Amino acid sequence: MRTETASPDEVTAPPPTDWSEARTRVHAVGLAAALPAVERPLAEADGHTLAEPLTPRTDLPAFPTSSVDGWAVRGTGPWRVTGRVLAGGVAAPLTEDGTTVEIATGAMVPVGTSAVLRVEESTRTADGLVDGVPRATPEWRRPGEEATAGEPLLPVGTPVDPAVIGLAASCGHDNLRVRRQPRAALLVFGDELLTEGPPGGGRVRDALGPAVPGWLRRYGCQVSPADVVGPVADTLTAHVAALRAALGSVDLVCTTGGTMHGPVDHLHPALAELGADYVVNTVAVRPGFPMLLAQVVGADGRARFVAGLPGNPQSAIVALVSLVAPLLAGLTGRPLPALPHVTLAEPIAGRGDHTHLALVRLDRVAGTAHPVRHVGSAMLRGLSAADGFAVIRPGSAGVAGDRVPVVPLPLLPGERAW
Ligand SMILES: Nc1nc2c(c(=O)[nH]1)N[C@H]1C(S)=C(S)[C@@H](COP(=O)(O)OP(=O)(O)OC[C@H]3O[C@@H](n4cnc5c(N)ncnc54)[C@H](O)[C@@H]3O)O[C@H]1N2
Ligand code: MOO
Repeated sequence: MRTETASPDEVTAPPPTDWSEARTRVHAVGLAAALPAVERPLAEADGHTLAEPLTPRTDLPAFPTSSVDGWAVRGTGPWRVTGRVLAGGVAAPLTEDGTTVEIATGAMVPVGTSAVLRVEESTRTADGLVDGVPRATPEWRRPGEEATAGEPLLPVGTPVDPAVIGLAASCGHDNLRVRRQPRAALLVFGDELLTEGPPGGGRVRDALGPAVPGWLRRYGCQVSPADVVGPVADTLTAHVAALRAALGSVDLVCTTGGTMHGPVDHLHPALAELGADYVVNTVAVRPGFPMLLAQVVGADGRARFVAGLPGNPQSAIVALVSLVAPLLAGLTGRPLPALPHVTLAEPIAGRGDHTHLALVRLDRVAGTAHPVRHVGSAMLRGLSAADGFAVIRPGSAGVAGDRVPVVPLPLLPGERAW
């Protein structure tokens, strides 16, 4: 891994990192700093990541289980009824041929059962015996049919979703060992930013303070309202103080603006003052080029991260999907997200030796990507109509019909469903 210490005059900057390499490097650095494993009750485990493989505590099912309502019979019929077993009960063995117990779906099949006869396929003789022909295929689930005790079912790094939680419960777990969820703060830089009312008179609305926490939460981060701070005054002292305070309580501090070297761009000098090391300092991608990721090792020896998102609002989101998403995957012990591929419906220009991340709308039925309009780096209109960014590799242009990777926005089901 290449790291350099921030220097106050970074105007002669190092060469930008290739976009794909930046993703891979940031993910690897995140994995190396993976958050500690903690126990969470199942009811609180949604959205976490497994820190140990999921294994059943018993065979699944744990006992032979009837899959129908009917009769557990022994030997050939007709059968004399000796009792009944319901789901949740412990069945007494069937010890004599020609006997049966009434059995409910989900009930334990008694030892000695030779077949289970469905109730609707059974008849009663005049003297009260049960008669019928059991199906040839077993009507009960064998122990271990789904899984055997201790069998690894899901690996470390699996995101915990309701399906995983349900499986864990059926495996007999009360708690799951998961990675602690990352905590993030957001510092908004820029004296020109208004936090209410219409823009004008040289000032624009802060569009990132209200939006970035929602994106971070969709990536599985915890962001408390108190950790969204800004606009932070455009002085080096205020930047250093804000960064220091935030780094004291979270794993990742995202900043917006001030990544360049303008008269009031203080991020690089502030990182130098904090003794931060760059993981990535500028990326060969358009838009979003001045994005950065730096790490600061705390007194406890644990790395905390600063993601510098450029001030241009769309560029800030490019930095989120390019650097912050892989970092968070690493910190939670998840693999680097694989990029799905789609077919371009229309041409998309290349950006020379930079990767071009171009906002696209996906047609999920056709599997095609359509460029959206209003995609200037200072604009957010295109983003609000897009599903993600098509990746146009350096030195290439997108031609209609090309298969290209897409970096999805972390949208929830139902969003963009119009
Ligand atoms: N001499 C050069 N100047 C710039 C270059 C360059 O290569 N050479 N690159 C441009 C690119 S690309 C970007 S991206 C921006 C990044 O600049 P900063 O990260 O330092 O951001 P600022 O200067 O603070 O702001 C840029 C722009 O974005 C607006 N902004 C900032 N924060 C917000 C916010 N929270 N909500 C809405 N809009 C925001 C700000 O008002 C500026 O218009 O640098 C270029 N310059
Ligand atoms: O990289 Mo800037 O982000 O092109 O606007």
